Amino acid sequence: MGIGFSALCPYGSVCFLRDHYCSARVSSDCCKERRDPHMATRVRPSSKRCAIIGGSGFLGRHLVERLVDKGYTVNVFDIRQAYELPGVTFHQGDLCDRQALLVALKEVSVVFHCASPAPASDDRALFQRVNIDGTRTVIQACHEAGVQKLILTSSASVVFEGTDIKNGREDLPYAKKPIDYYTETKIQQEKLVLEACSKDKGFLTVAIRPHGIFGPRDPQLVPILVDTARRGKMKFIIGDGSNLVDFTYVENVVHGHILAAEHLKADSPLCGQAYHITNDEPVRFWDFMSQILVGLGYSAPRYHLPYTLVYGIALLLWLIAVLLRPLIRIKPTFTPMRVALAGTHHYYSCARAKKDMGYQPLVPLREAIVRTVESYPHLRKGK
Ligand SMILES: NC(=O)C1=CN([C@@H]2O[C@H](COP(=O)(O)OP(=O)(O)OC[C@H]3O[C@@H](n4cnc5c(N)ncnc54)[C@H](OP(=O)(O)O)[C@@H]3O)[C@@H](O)[C@H]2O)C=CC1
Ligand SMILES: CC(C)=CCC[C@@H](C)[C@H]1CC[C@H]2C3=C(CC[C@]12C)[C@@]1(C)CCC(=O)C[C@@H]1CC3
Repeated sequence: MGIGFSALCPYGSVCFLRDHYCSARVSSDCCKERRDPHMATRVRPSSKRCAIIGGSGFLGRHLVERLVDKGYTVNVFDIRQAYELPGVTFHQGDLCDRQALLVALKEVSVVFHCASPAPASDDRALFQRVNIDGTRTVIQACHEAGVQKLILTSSASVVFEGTDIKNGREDLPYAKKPIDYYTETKIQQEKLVLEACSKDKGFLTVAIRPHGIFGPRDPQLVPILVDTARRGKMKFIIGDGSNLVDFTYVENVVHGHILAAEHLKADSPLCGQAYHITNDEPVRFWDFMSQILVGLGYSAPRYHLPYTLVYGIALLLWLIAVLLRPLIRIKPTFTPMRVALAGTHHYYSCARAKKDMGYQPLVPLREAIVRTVESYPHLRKGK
């Protein structure tokens, strides 16, 4: 077996021959022979060398910061470099470029893949190229670089078709009619990663399915909400306002990813599986939106509109936008997808993550909302 290749330890842990370190039982015979006792104390174990693809993004950056705190050596691979952090090496490039990826994956044993084009984009070719073809390239580069674990950020929406999901488990079938093209490619991406899991090849994979990530520096949820409020369009509640949804604080999502990486072993149930990671506190969609709005000094929506009416109007506006596209580009606020997200139940059980990796959310929803509101002083009313 060559240098840089992993072997499965008979105790079920993964041995990293590259620097003679056993991630779990350092006393096992198989590891003892290969381990240099001096190196083990001086050199950071290879299981703590990771790369975050998409590490400049919202979730990716929070993940990077936590991994650095935990003593990991971190390489970031992203199409842009958004910040600098001591202990982090940045590699700028497109994940569809295998050669560029290989440089960032050198000597790395764990890869987190949390890059994607923004869901709001309507560029289908880009989703296909990055989320599907690019993920194939990521898997191939992991094989070539001798990476042992790949943790994908998928999405709970891979099972959502725009109708109610209550306490949905991971064994729900993938959506036959996903809510948008972004989600369609997230389904393909998740399948590719989970199918690539191979104990024989020493390449283990797992998918994390978060839902409604929010927190400091999120470029989507709070900014879209405030923008809608500032344009006077946040007066209405779609439906009776009782629909429950999961919103997940970014630090809890990060915690789920790291637990997954640390529990992913050849003899663990995580191999090739998907896991919901939520705050485990489903909340009324409109209560959550109202708490953020009121926290930032805006009024909460008050007037109710029937769900089917709003959905119908959104569908009509979307059709008009599609028909007019050759002449003019219109981006309606109320897309059918947004109306479905705002007007239906969609919350998920994270019992599987609790059982298999001991997951518990670290930050409760109330505290998460306070921290989030405080982190956007520039979006307060009047600023
Ligand atoms: N935010 C949410 O509520 C949820 C997110 N997810 C998933 O979590 C992951 C992270 O999401 P989030 O942090 O919100 O997204 P962000 O857009 O903030 O982060 C994604 C990062 O990936 C980069 N990127 C895009 N294309 C490429 C490429 N071809 N090569 C290298 N880097 C690229 C982006 O750069 P650039 O910005 O320049 O495009 C960005 O820095 C995604 O996979 C998303 O699907 C799942 C469920 C919910
Ligand atoms: C739970 C989940 C998957 C959240 C993802 C975030 C976004 C899809 C939401 C962030 C702000 C939301 C929002 C609306 C829809 C869903 C969001 C875009 C509305 C457009 C719904 C209709 C309205 O009345 C206005 C809302 C503004 C905020």
